[in-house]
Amino acid sequence: MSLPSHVRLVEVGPRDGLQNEKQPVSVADKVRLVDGLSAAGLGYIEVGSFVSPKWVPQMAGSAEVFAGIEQRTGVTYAALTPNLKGLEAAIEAGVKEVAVFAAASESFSQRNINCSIADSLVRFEPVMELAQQRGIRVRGYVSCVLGCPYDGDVSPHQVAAVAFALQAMGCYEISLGDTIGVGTAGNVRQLFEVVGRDVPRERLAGHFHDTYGQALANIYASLLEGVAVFDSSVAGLGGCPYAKGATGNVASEDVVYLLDGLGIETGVDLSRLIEAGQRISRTLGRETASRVARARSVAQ
Ligand SMILES: CC(C)(COP(=O)([O-])OP(=O)([O-])OC[C@H]1O[C@@H](n2cnc3c(N)ncnc32)[C@H](O)[C@@H]1OP(=O)([O-])[O-])[C@@H](O)C(=O)NCCC(=O)NCCSC(=O)C[C@@](C)(O)CC(=O)[O-]
Repeated sequence: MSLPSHVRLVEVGPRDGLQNEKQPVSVADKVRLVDGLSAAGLGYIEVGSFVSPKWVPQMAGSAEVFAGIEQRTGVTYAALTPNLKGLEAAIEAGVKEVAVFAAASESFSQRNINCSIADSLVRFEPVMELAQQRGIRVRGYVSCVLGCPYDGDVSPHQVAAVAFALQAMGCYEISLGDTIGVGTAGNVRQLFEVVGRDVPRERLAGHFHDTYGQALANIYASLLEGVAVFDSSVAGLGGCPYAKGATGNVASEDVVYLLDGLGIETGVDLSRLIEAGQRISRTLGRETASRVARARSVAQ
């Protein structure tokens, strides 16, 4: 299969990245991050989550972040909404696109959203209904697609069943999350081959954490499978509060560098993206996890 000429990047740093921070991050710093990312040319930014603050305290100020950001034309600013209460809060904050999140493993579903996979799908039904009434597009996530921190191996057929259910209830795109970053190029190709029989590949996205250093190889493997949407996190921020030891998503800077090298268009200005990543890394008081950003700062 030939590679796509264009890839859509879904920047999840402000949400997936910052949700896992131990130290508090101010609304002003989050706003600066989101605005820096849109200025770098990212067309889709996951800004925050409307989840229980008892479960994920770092996302508590998401409405204020939405109120503070500069909303550029052509950029999608999205939020996670696990239930109707979350969607109502997102609507109140003026959010135009949301995501629901399910898992392919039962234990992760329980730990992350306090219900079984089947119950989570039932919970999403009123979310989909209200979103449709309000003209809000809904993206779907499936976590633990290549392994679960509690249950171990996960079958691609189980992933396909959950992805198909999300598509059937109206999610326009399904992002397959390697939450703990254990996948390798071989099982990533097999995953998309199996899931692709039930959900068209143009409706699938890859979401790779980089715990085992395989994320870029996994993106390349996904490109070979015809996938052209990838989630990534500036400076490689993050982890998952319910997946101990998992590192952040693949760094957006490293993905852009890979895609630039392949001649695949993303619309992102790498230098400005590196600046946004360096700024948030300084705010958090640590070095960026992007290898490209580190190499560029040494070269300068
Ligand atoms: C889903 C629930 C709410 C169920 O949590 P629950 O405790 O079962 O919910 P409940 O309906 O029984 O309500 C309990 C309390 O939470 C409140 N509540 C209920 N809903 C909301 C809401 N939307 N916003 C704010 N508050 C809410 C509700 O009002 C009540 O408050 P109380 O009466 O006790 O004061 C909880 O488990 C939760 O918030 N989980 C979120 C977990 C999360 O955000 N995880 C990280 C994102 S997923 C991820 O990172 C993976 C991904 C997407 O990146 C892909 C990958 O890498 O795999």
